[in-house]
Amino acid sequence: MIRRSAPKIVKAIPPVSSRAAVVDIRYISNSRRKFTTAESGLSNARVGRPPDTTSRSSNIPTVNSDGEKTKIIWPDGRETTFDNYFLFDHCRCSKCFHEQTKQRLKTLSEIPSDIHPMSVEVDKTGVHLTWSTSDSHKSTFPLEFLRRSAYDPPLASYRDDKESRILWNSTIAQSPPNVLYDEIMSTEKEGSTGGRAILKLLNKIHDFGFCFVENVPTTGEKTKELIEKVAPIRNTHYGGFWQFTADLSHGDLAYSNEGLPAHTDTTYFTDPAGLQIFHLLSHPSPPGKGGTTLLVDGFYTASLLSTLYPTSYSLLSRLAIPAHASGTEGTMLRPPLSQPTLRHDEKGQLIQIRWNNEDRGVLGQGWTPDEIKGWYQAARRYDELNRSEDAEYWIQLKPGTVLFIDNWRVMHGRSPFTGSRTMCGAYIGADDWLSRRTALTKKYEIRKKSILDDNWSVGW
Ligand SMILES: C[N+](C)(C)CCCC[C@H](N)C(=O)O
Ligand SMILES: O=C(O)CCC(=O)C(=O)O
Repeated sequence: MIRRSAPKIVKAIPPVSSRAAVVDIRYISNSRRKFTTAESGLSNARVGRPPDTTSRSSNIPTVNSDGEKTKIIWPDGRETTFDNYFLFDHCRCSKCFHEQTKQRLKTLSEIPSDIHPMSVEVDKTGVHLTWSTSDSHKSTFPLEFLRRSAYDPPLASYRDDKESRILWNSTIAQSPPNVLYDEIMSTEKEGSTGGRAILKLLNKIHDFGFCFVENVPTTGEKTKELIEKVAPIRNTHYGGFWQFTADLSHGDLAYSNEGLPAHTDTTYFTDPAGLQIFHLLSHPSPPGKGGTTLLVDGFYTASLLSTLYPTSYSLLSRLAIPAHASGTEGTMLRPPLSQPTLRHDEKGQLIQIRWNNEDRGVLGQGWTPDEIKGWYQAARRYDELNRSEDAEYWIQLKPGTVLFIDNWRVMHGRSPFTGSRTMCGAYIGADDWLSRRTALTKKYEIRKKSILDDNWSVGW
């Protein structure tokens, strides 16, 4: 059943842990200020420009180093401190960092435990340190790197475009994200924008959690070609590119004509598939009926859960759920480490949901009786939100429209069906599509001019 209501896209929610705004440091002076530590080196020598009002207006920070730490006093008055060991370990000079492979060349054992700067210079290009090593090793750290990597305290949550998502509910039906097949398949050599179109697709998938590709030739071969243009197909026990129908050729309900509630796939993998791609090749109806596709934005419903039932949100974020795939001869998938339904990154931002009731294993190993009760209450609440008219987006797929889904965020399902129905598609690994998106962004669209050059923009 397709439901329509007034167009309303829920605004992106800020990350769970919102942090200070980015420090905006403008440079007006070309002078390089030279500071030296006291001769003794290890004394608590204070190094740096004496604090004065004129220096503040120069927009170049003051730097003080001692035997263990280097403190930066930013023009806006905020202070961040780095362990000298951290700075030396992150040197990106040609002796410490391979220019082409972007890999670290120095081992930890090669860093003296009492490493500290013998002299410090600061200018608009960064902080220049001469170290206490026998070869007076020199390092330069762009100010942007120091602002972004600051940890004591952190200066900014680099919430750039890639972290702002657009949460949606059933009203997305009014304007679902889509791109055109021909745009994507046009090749670079014709000077066309194939790469840009792939980036547009990946940006839409990132922002919305799914995207349609329209006007795709209705064959498995052309569908596979499209998918491989975007990123490598991930091989699993279902194969690489798959075509399936209700023949139970695999011991899974997807290979039946049963309805499937909103779920994410491969929760039984340590690393669940990143993208799931579907292309309905055929389902003659009449006589066939049903087989309508359901999409639910799991991040949207998680944001509702967090607001309405914070205790339930934290239980689903903490209690690990076993999952398994045991229905096919010779396949007994059960990851060694179970994971919770809601997973967050180091900044506390929700980055993955794992929600699959059919594949859920035996709960409670190591849980308390209260946690068992609490988890069921939390799961029922989340389930209710996912099954709400507000959250469910039903769409009748048709041959020619390919659906790309971020399987770490958006759940999919289907209504039961009759008749002969053939669906094809594939999985793409999470790291693979995110890498592709980052590389294409770098190539086509520095979303905001960063002063970090190649060596400093990798490894975050
Ligand atoms: C997509 N394809 C039909 C190949 C497999 C479907 C697997 C469904 C499984 N219950 C899961 O959630 O991973
Ligand atoms: O057949 C469909 O429309 C979806 C099947 C499904 O949910 C899956 O393959 O995970």
